[in-house]
Amino acid sequence: MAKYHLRLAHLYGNLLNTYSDVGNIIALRYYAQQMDADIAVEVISIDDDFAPDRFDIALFGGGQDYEQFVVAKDLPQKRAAIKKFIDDNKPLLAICGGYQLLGHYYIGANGEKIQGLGLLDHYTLSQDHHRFIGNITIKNEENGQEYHGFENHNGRTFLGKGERPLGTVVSGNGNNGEDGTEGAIYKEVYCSYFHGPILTRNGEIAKHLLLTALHNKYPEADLTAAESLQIKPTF
Ligand SMILES: NC(=O)CC[C@H](N)C(=O)O
Repeated sequence: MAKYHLRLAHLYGNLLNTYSDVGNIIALRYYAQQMDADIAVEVISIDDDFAPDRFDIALFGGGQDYEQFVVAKDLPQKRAAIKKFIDDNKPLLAICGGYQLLGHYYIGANGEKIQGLGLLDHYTLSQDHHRFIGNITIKNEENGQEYHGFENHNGRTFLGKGERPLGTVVSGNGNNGEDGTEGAIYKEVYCSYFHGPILTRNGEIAKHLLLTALHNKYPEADLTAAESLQIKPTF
């Protein structure tokens, strides 16, 4: 029986689940077990209530333009709850399509504007008959860590106020193929275009998300052991 218990909200997990992003939950559970923690998962989807105080961590995965269009129609009713979750500094991992929908809008491949939550200040434009597809490596300038992944997106994302990149592109395209940035960090929201899924290849990010959730939920706990967990390179 684990000592710590975390609850994860898988936002639109039945719709935004392309390219094995659900594998991020497998990775989180793998590292959580080494921190004497377990994770209960609930899919929060169309017309479901999202109670932000009920959850310790959230995943907002990637998807095709069509599914993003469907999800976008449901987002307004969840905006206040997702905003509270973010304002409470709870860890949220947003991948590709989910990343795009946290921003102001995403112009889809067909030129249609898909409204986002506007909770992060980025916006996403499309490419004309082109996608960024391939392996990608970035370097986080704050901790010096390198992250490895696979990108597959039409969108070109441009960061805004209060956002800093997850990393600078070493190889690959990143947010937009122009400014050398990839992903975004805002409070404890970690966004990336990395599929793969990101956390199986970049355990340090999983460790950070889990430690943030554990410190939030168990502020008095001695988490020294969890903080000293050594992450083996897995790429
Ligand atoms: N992999 C994804 O989630 C893709 C997001 C979006 N449909 C795009 O093409 O940019």
